[in-house]
Amino acid sequence: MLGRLNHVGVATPSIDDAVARYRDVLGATQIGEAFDLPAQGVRVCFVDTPNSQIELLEPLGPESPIAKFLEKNPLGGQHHVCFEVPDIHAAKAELEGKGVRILGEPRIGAHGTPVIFAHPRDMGGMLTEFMETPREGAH
Ligand SMILES: CC[C@@H](C(=O)O)C(=O)SCCNC(=O)CCNC(=O)[C@H](O)C(C)(C)COP(=O)(O)OP(=O)(O)OC[C@H]1O[C@@H](n2cnc3c(N)ncnc32)[C@H](O)[C@@H]1OP(=O)(O)O
Ligand SMILES: [Co+2]
Repeated sequence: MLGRLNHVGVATPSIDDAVARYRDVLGATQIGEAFDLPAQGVRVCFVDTPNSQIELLEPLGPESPIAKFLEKNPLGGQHHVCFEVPDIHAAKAELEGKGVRILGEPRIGAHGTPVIFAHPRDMGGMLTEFMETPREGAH
């Protein structure tokens, strides 16, 4: 089931400040445009690294999962990891069959393919996202 690490989600109170840090401190050169994903309650910006991506996440409102995370971690920080899977429904069924709680139904994520989240309590304390691998040429 486990595919490549697609991204590490990083919560931040300010995408603008976080982008400046990745660009000016770490020398990132491949930084996408920030965009809103209201269905997930987040504003998103991807920073490319040589082998993966950092997904910067800012809350769109007080109901956002990122807002609650920032209440506990005001500076922000690592929020989740995301692994690719070939088939999201098969991955959900397999995980649930192994006793892992999946948070809701598959939803379209930032790469335009369906994503699910596994509860951190069932994943050794790490919120874990699974996304269906984008088809060749898409995103
Ligand atoms: C951009 C779109 C998409 C993509 O395509 O990539 C995204 O990545 S969207 C990212 C934001 N969306 C989500 O996180 C959706 C899934 N998250 C949730 O359903 C909830 O945030 C949560 C994980 C169930 C937590 O719910 P919450 O209401 O905040 O409950 P608690 O604060 O009570 O937490 C319960 C329990 O879980 C621990 N926790 C919470 N967040 C994390 C985290 N990011 N990493 C690790 N652990 C986390 C929290 O500490 C509690 O633990 P206990 O104290 O042991 O009960
Ligand atoms: Co993500």
